[in-house]
Order: sequence, then C-alpha cells, then structure tokens
Amino acid sequence: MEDLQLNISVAKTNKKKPGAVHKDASEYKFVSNPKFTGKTIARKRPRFIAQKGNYVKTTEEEPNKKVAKLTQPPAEKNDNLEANLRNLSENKGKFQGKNYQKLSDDIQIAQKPRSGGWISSLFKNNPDVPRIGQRAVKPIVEKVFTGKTFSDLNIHPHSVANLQQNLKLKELMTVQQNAIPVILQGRDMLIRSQTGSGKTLAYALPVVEGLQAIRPKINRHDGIRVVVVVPTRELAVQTYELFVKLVKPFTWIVPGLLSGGQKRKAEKARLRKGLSILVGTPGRINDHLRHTQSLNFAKTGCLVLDEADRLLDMGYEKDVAAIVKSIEDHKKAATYDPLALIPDEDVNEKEQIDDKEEKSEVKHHLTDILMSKERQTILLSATLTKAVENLAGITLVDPVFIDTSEGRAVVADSLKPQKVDENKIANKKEDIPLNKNKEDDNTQVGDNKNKKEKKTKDDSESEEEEGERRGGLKEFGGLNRHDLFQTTVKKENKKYESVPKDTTEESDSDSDYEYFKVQKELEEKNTAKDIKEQIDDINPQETGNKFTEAVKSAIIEDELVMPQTVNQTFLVVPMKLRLVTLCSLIVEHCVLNKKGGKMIVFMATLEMVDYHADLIETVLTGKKKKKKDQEKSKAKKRKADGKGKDEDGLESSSSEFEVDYHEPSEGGLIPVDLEMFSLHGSMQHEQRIEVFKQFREARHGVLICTDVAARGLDLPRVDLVLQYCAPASATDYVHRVGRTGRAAQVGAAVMMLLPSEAEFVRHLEQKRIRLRQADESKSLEALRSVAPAAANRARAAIALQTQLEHTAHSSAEWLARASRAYTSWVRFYSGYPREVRQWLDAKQLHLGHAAKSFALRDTPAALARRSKSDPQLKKEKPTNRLSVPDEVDKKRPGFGKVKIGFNSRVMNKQSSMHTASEFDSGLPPLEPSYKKKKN
Ligand SMILES: Nc1ncnc2c1ncn2[C@@H]1O[C@H](COP(=O)(O)OP(=O)(O)OP(=O)(O)O)[C@@H](O)[C@H]1O
Repeated sequence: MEDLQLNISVAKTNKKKPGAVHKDASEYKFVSNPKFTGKTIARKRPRFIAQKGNYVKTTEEEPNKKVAKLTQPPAEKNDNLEANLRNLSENKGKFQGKNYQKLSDDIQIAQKPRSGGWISSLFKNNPDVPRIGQRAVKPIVEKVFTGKTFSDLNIHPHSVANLQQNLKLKELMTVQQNAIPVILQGRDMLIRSQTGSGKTLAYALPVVEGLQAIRPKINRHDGIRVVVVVPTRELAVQTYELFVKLVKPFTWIVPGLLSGGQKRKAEKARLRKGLSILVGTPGRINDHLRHTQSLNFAKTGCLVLDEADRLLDMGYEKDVAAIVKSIEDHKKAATYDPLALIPDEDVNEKEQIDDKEEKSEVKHHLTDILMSKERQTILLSATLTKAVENLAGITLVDPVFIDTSEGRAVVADSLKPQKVDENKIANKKEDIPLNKNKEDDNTQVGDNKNKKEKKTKDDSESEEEEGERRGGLKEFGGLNRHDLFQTTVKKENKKYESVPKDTTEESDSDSDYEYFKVQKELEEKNTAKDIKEQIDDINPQETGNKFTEAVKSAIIEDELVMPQTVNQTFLVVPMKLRLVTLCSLIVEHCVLNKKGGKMIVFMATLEMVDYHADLIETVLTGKKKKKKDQEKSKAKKRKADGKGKDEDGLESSSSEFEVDYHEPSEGGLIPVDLEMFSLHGSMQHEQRIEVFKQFREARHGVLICTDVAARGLDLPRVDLVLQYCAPASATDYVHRVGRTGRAAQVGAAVMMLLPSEAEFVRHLEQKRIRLRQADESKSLEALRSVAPAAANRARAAIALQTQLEHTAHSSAEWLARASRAYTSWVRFYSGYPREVRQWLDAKQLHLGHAAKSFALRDTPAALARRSKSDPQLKKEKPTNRLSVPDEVDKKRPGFGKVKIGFNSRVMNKQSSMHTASEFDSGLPPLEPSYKKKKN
C-alpha cells in the first residue's frame, strides 16, 4: 500500500481569523506522499502546525516565528486522534485503508458546532437559475369517465351490485367501456391508457365474469384458470386484493397471490389447496414452476401481463417467456379427460338442470376459452415500447389494440383492415353503443370464437346489414350488444341489486337463471329498428387501421399521455440548496397545509431513500429514529465481536442521535409533526408490504421511495408527487407522476432539476408533456416555521442545513450512510441512459456542492476515499439480477429451450441497470457466486 504522509494541520484551509479556535473537520488536511519517511511534516499554510505533538502558533507575517507555544492541544480528543493517526501510519502494514478512514470519520464526529452552528455557505457560489420559457405544447387528452354505468355492460347483476355497493364504483371509465366487451369476446388484446384510468378493473372484471359463468361451476381444485403477472410485489398485493373484492359474490372462484419475499412453504401449501386466479411477480411464479409440482397451467385460459413494458424493462423477459411457454406446454400435455365432463355426483338434480340450461347459454366467448385449450392474452401499460410491440407479436393472436387517447384510433383490430373516421368515432363513441363482431369477420377468428355473436346475428337483421356495410368493423367505441337493451334491463335488474355483503355461500343459481331468462326476453323484444337507428350515426370509411400499424405508429410517435387533472411544474434549484428545499416542500405540503397533504418523493437509489428518510425525520420531527432490524442485527454482531467495540477494536459511537432543539434562537429549530415512510426494493418483504399498506391508509405523510413505487400502485389521496432526482426516461416521468391525479382526481407534480438539468423539460415537451416552471424564490418560505427565530428564509435554511449536517456527522454510522447515499447517487447519475444524458450529464455536476446536498462536509476526494473503503457499498456495477443467468437457464428443465422471441436488445439496458437494484424477486441466490477459501 502506498505510504501515507499525514500532515495534520490544525488550521483551516480557507480563510479564517487569526487565532480562531479550530473545530471543523475540514481544518485537517491529509496529504498522500509516496516518499513517506515516517516524519510528520508541518505545512506552511496553516497557522497551527503540528510538531511532534506540540502545537505552535505562527503568524501570517512571520510564518517561521514561533509566537506562542500552546501547552495544551486544542482538544484532548483531537490529540488522541492525532496520536492514533500517527500510530496508524507507523503500523501501516497492520491496518487497511478503512482504519484511516475510521479515524478521519472520528475526527469529523468529534467536532462540535459552535453555539450558533456552523456558518454555512449555502447561498454562495451557486449558479444562476435559468428561466426556461414554456413552449406551446398541446398535450394529448384522454377522457376518463364515460357517463355509462356498469349495468350497461353485459355482466352478471351480482357483479354490478358488488361494484356499486362494496367498491362504490358506478360510472364506467373509458378504458373499461372499450376493453370489457372485447375481453369478454375472448380476443387477445393490447391496452394502452393513461395512468390511473382503471386498467386493472378493465381486465379483472371480465375475467371474473368469464369464470363465474363456467358451468359446472369451477372449484379451486380444477386448476388455475387465469394468470396475472405484474412487475412488483406491492402491485401484486394490490391486484390480488381487487380480485378478492370482485369475487365476493362468486365464492367458488379463489384468487391467490405469489409474490417474492414470502415463505415458499406457505405459498406451496396455498398452491396445493388450489387457486382459480393466480396473481404474482414473474420471478416468483417461475420459481414455483421449477420447484412446486402442484403449480400447473393445464387449465389456464387467460394470461394477463400488466405493466408489460416494465416487465421487459426489468429483465423479466426470460421469466415471462418461461411462463408463456409453461402455459403452452402444460395445456398441450394435458390429456383429454372425458370424465371431467360428467357432473359431480353430489351436485343436486336442480343444479344440474340449471347448469345444463346455462351451458347452452354461454354468454361470453371468454367463458368458452377458459374451458378449452385455447388461451387469451392481455397486455397492458400506460406507455408502450418497442419491446412490448415485439412481445405482442409473439404472444398475441388476432389481437385488438385499444388506445383511449383522443384523436388516436380507439380500437385497431388485427383481423380486417379498416379505415375509420377517427374524429367521428371519437366523438360518437361516448354516445352510441355499437354491436360488435360481425359474422363475416368472425370467421377469421376461428369457429369457436363468437357463438354469442352468431346468436346476435340471428336476432337482428339490421345488425348484419350494418356489419356488412362496415366490412366487419371492430369498433368498440361503445358498449357491447347488451347495451342496446340497457334501459329495460336496468329496470328489471333492480331486484338483483343487493348482494350479500359477506357472502359465504355460493351464489344461488336460481336467481342467475331467472336473470338470464329475463335478459333473453328483453333481447327478443328489442327491435331491429332501434338498433339501426343507433348505428346509422356512424359511418366509418373503409380500410386501414390494423393492429400492427396502430401500435407501430403509437410507438414511433412516442407521445405520452398525462392525466389532465395533474398540475405539472418543475423547480430549478442549485445543488447546495436541494436538501433544504426538499425539507421546505415537505413542511409546506404535509405540515403547514391545514388539510394535511400526502406526498411521494422519488429518489434515485435505495441508499438515498434510507438516508434521507431517516435524516429528514430525525431533524424535522426530533424523533429518535430506530431502525429496528438493523439495530437488532448490529447489536448481535457487537455482542459477538466484543461489547461496545467495532471490528477495528475502536469504540463504536452510538447510532442513535437525538436532535438537540434549542430554544428558538437564530439557529434553533422547532420540531414538526410529520409522518415519514420509506420504500425500496431491498427492504424486507414484510416491512415493505407493511409500509405500502400503512401509507395507503394514511391520511397524510411523506413516502420517500425509489421507482419501485412508480408503477401501478394506487395510493389514495396522494396529492403531490415530487421527483427529487430526475427520472431516467420520459416514460418513468409519466409513471411517477401517475401516482397522483388518479381516476380524475386533482393532483400536483413537481420535478426538481439542477440548473444544468433545466433543459430536460424540452425532452418532455417533445413527448407532448407540458410543464410550467415554478418560482424557486418561494420554495424555502416554509422553513421559517421550522426556524421561527431566523431573520429571513435564507437564515432559516442555513439553520436547517446546519442541523442536517450536524446530524449527518453525529456518528460513524450516520456518516457512513451519508457517504453511501452520496456515492450511490453519483454512480446512478453517471449511468443515465444515452437518450437523456445530454441534459443529465455527470460532467456538469459540482461534486463539492453535491456533497453539501447530502449534508456532508467532506471534499469529493475524501468521499471517494470513504466509498472505496466502505465494505457495505457494493463495488460491482449494478447488474440485472432479476434475470437468470444463461448457464442456469440451461440447467432448468425445458427452460433453456425457450426461444426469447422478443429482442432483449431492444430493451434499454441502462434503464434496467437503474432499476435492477430496486427490485427483488425474492428468489434465493441460484448458486453461490464464490466459495470462501478456508485458510
Ligand atoms: N369505474 C370506476 N369509477 C371510479 N373509480 C374507478 C373506476 N375504475 C377504477 N377506479 C379507480 O381508479 C383508480 C385507478 O385504477 P387502476 O389502478 O386500475 O389504474 P391503472 O390504469 O391501472 O393505473 P396505472 O397505469 O398507474 O397502473 C383506482 O383507485 C380504482 O379503484
């Protein structure tokens, strides 16, 4: 190891009044000298020079003249430290670099602030904040609600009543109105609609409808009928919970959850007991496919890939491909079992009769598919990528593309090229319920596809004529054919409106039967004239709106749709002011806001999340922060190593720190009442789900998180999304912002940018996202309530920054966490994908200022040294650890043969690297990466 010459100067390196007492760690300077001779050399610049333990004061005018000899060193502790340092340098062989670092940290911690706090140069040398003029951007609009109700759909009245009474949902959302009838037809589908637009219900409701209609009724031992794959555990829990609510009236349908991090044994037992609907993360599902015999997809008739682009982005492509392959293989392998068609003996006679009648009345083709060897596949996302297009190409057969944004094709069907008068249809789609598939194009779907539609044709001549005229147009701008009877059916349905809230028995097939009878009668009553009148309003022209074309053009256009109810702004803040600005925005929104705001703060790395959540909570609320799990494991470790000493044998400092709140003097802070939550992919599973549930229930508070919370999560009442770190792509921006303004609620989104990053908004404008620059001068205002004695907001910010720095330097643990957070952010920053690097350029960063924004007082060089010696900071580059290594693939039965149809190179590797560390499949390591050598 390189020799180190440690020049300990007790003078501050920057200007200071002569004779001042030196208390800041930056006063010490460590100089590397390869020609180290063992001597400690005094430097000229400092006014206090260390000479063999004696402190000698010099003057600036006569630097070599000793004017006074201090009998005592400035502080005993510093003296010890200095002696330790010297000792270390002399015993260099015995110690590794981290020991030096440990001492350097101890020196920093030993420094106490002066009574007034450190003088912070927060407001000096900051770059000017540029004014980014707003360009005329016309955002793409998507109408959220349709004015139609669930009873307008051709679904079971118990479902309608359940939605109204238990889920409190009445009106149909656009995507639901468009997608549900098509899904009920059993068509494969790609759905794109904006965040918070109700996509989950758009597929979950028809799936439950299809399942409940199967006769004889399915039971949990029949096998898994529906598989729903989602990218994160929280989303899996959320989706599973929705299914639980939807199947309430149909208790014979059993949903189940497989998400990473849970005990495999419990999940195995659940699978053995049997499930009808399986919701899970791809890694975990695959894990069970390999290890759990009872997981079989032979009966699976529907596969849903939610947040499809993210599933591919996260490196799950192999797992997704393996799931698709398993479904195909299991279905093929399943032998035809004629006995299965014989009803159970214990089914009573009456039920058998009902079943028979209902069987002949299968309402939806989806029910047929769920009973057959076919498969329906549904892909969904608010944003599309080339990888999704490729995935669609592989997994979808004769698909329909539904895009709910205005001005674009509402529906693009792969079956017959159609030219649609888009504007007219967009205008008409809310008002005019249309009939769906026509006979002439149904033939292309396959014989078994549209039994119900055949019936429709018989019922209505005019529909057939219309179908011919439109060349079999699949225009799902309205409701299915049941809508045509909606008014009368609604009246008749009244008697079915109440659903037992706690249904423990199977729903009564009597009422089902009666309902179908009434419905049939009503259908018959409906005249051809009525239908024609309604359809005549639409006169779509011919040719040209095919699935692939529509998807391609949607991807090429690369325009993103944002909820119009979200007020989007960006705030340009110089680096040094970022942390205090963040605190100010939190206080303003969650403390000063009388209604009590609920906000999400997105950060780049899990180290940042952990550190900031604890630091801000400690300083703003004055609470002692205990990280229970960490503390426990540390306590155990300490016990094992010898009481109170760390691995270097040095006294370990307490990891807890209580903020000393002074009487409101100039530098004093008063604690505020604030609920803090943090969420990232490396948290323990139980903790992670607990935080998710707690924040979901909370009325106000702050969630600091990584992008693990950016997708699909429906967290009620979130009225502000703050992006503390710029997103890795415009798509990520959309999904982060999408956590607010859901279901047409009002929300706000603020993106914090550095002056060097300000032009990033131009990139978003190109995607038709419109943002307004917020006035940064007011962003610190809220801090005056935290530091009431401060003369102005700048003083308040300085007081807060001082306290933040003081806390960050209060123990070795804090300091290590701060450094880790800083280092992880620097690494993250230099890994921004190429598309955005011109605006988010690591070369533009001022690392010294950046350190300040992490409440650190070190120089970048010192921080780099610390990160090198930090055993906890992973040295290897972040890898896509969710994908299974190729060599492991080969060992899996059947897995190695999977041909990955969608080009994994298409996926943005950079972006997957960014997210890789945030997500965890919950899988144990497949093989130990190395074996420890025993000496
Ligand atoms: N018909 C409806 N009426 C009112 N609210 C609804 C309706 N359907 C769904 N919602 C609510 O809308 C919210 C958003 O729904 P959901 O989570 O399905 O959106 P999403 O489109 O999947 O969003 P993301 O793209 O972010 O995943 C949920 O709170 C849900 O309960």
